[in-house]
Amino acid sequence: MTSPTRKPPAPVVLLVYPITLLVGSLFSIISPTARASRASSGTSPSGALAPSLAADLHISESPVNYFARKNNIFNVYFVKIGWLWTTLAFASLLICQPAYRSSSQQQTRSRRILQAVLRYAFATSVWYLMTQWFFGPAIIDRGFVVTGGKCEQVMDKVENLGPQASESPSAQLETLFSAAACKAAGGAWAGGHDISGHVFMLVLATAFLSFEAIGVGAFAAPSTTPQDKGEASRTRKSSDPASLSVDEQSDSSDPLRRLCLRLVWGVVGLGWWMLFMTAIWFHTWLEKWSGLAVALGTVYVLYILPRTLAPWRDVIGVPGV
Ligand SMILES: CCCCCCCC/C=C\CCCCCCCC(=O)SCCNC(=O)CCNC(=O)[C@H](O)C(C)(C)COP(=O)(O)O
Ligand SMILES: Nc1ncnc2c1ncn2[C@@H]1O[C@H](COP(=O)(O)O)[C@@H](OP(=O)(O)O)[C@H]1O
Repeated sequence: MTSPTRKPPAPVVLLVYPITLLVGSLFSIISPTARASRASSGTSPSGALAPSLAADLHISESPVNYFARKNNIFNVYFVKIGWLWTTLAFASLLICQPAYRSSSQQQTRSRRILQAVLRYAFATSVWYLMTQWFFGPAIIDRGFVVTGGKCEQVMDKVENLGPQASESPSAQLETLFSAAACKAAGGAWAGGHDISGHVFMLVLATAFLSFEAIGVGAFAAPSTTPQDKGEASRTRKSSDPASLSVDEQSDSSDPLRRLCLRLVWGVVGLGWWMLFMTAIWFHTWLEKWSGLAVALGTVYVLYILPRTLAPWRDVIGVPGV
């Protein structure tokens, strides 16, 4: 098996996420604009430390800063369909990168592709269960209800309507237990711990794409040190004839490869920026940190744990190896 010429990223790179949240949250306290926004939305700075109505009340309609609006173009067309962008960027890696496209033996290539798809399926399943569906409302919504949250105005309505309500009981339950249905029914999703779906998804998506892109890039990178060059030429003389093509095919002048990498790093860059905006303009500290913790836990299982746990590594693989 051909091994990567560079090491995979050290876990310490993940510190970029808590640092982003910390800087964003501090900025939201220090900046006069952000403080004014909080004041006008009825949330005191101290409120930022405790579960509150923050996500619903925050400045969505008062455009103090463009990125503080929920309907800003990047939120609507990028974050709100963020997993679609993640899927496209990941697919482009599979299609364009030599590690998956043209290198090595057929068997090695098939294994790499299968394991990459498995990592994607794992990340997608966690995203899906956390934010979209968990045998009914998503885990984030269930967590919110369990911690005392409810759909406030709609609760009153349902209680008043009683048995003559036009909606089916299951539709009423959906309204009461899911954030999206609550907001669509004109209610306020308030009172519990509302893990930030934005923080969770943006951290998971950007870390997933970064580890995948750096992994396949490391595999394909031309050697730089004399020692590496010696290794590389030995590899070329090795018994794996197909590995000959790796460095040739990984030529950084390959326009398709560069285009795909630009898409991936574009999604990662914009994802990081939107994470920073969420850290400044939305949610309480605790809600941001819990979104971060769930995402980093998933990243740990996907990319850090396989480095020390061989049986798991055999199943899920390591990008580009
Ligand atoms: C033990 C049982 C296991 C069952 C496992 C089921 C797992 C199912 C796995 C996959 C399901 C198929 C999904 C495939 C998706 C592939 C293509 C796409 O990505 S289409 C999706 C496009 N939609 C999005 O990207 C939505 C992204 N947005 C969000 O998740 C949310 O808006 C938010 C979290 C960013 C914010 O939440 P909000 O409440 O503030 O809107
Ligand atoms: N960076 C960002 N830009 C715009 N809106 C954001 C945002 N981060 C969070 N929000 C909004 O804040 C609310 C809570 O987000 P979340 O729980 O996913 O972190 C959501 O409102 P809506 O649900 O009304 O769209 C979401 O759209």
